[in-house]
Amino acid sequence: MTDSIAQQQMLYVRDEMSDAEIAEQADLYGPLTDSVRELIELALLTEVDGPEVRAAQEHLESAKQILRTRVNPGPYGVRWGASGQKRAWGNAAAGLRNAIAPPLVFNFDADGRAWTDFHLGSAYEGPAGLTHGGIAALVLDQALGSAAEAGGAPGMTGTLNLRYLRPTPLGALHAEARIDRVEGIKTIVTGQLSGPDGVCVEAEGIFILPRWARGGDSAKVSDPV
Ligand SMILES: CCCCCCCCCCCCCC(=O)SCCNC(=O)CCNC(=O)[C@H](O)C(C)(C)COP(=O)(O)OP(=O)(O)OC[C@H]1O[C@@H](n2cnc3c(N)ncnc32)[C@H](O)[C@@H]1OP(=O)(O)O
Repeated sequence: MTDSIAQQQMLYVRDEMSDAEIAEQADLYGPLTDSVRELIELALLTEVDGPEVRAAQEHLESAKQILRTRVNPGPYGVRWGASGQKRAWGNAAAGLRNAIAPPLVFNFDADGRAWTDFHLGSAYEGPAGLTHGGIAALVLDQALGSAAEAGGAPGMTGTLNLRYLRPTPLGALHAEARIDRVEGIKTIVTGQLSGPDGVCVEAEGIFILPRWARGGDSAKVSDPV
């Protein structure tokens, strides 16, 4: 096993936090993430003048000073509480504590389906007024990976094929994914990203349980390490 894989595995942690403690943390840090996300959009779109920009920036410096008094060296990793509740709060596509993540809240079912209704603002723009293609890929990668995990056949993205059928607007969007089939350690998942006028991007992915996570009969592994 290489050092980098060993280090990666150490970021999968069972920390025995109770569900109540997890809810308390979500209530504390979730709104902070939402504020920072809103700040990103405001920094992009504000048209106030120089003195106001400088005053706002000074406030931000004070906020950063408070937050930096105690900091996890990072990355956040993936953590499980005492009841098995998972927190991938650093995830760049859907982490509750990651303000660069689009505001995605997934629904799952155990048949291997994941779906989310969400809103993308101006911070996710690619072509003028449209969603960036890389953001569409990010959302679909997460949706497909989450469906594989929900169906008890998790894996790392091995291959992700995308077909951009029509431009994806900003605003109200829907992403969904479902397991098509499981072939041993490989889970084949399909999905779509849709806007008000229909499907914008279709995806098919192969998710592979990595070598380091395989036990005896890896096809039966239902939980990431
Ligand atoms: C528990 C794991 C994590 C769970 C995370 C849940 C998160 C939820 C949501 C997260 C969502 C976001 C998720 C993310 O962002 S995941 C981040 C993005 N993905 C990566 O970084 C993956 C990097 N690659 C690897 O780690 C390895 O190459 C993998 C794990 C993919 C395979 O390396 P491994 O050493 O294990 O493979 P093997 O050589 O024993 O081959 C085994 C079989 O697989 C076939 N094959 C190999 N490579 C590919 C390929 N690229 N496409 C298609 N097929 C491939 C191969 O032919 C063979 O098939 P067969 O000959 O037996 O038929």
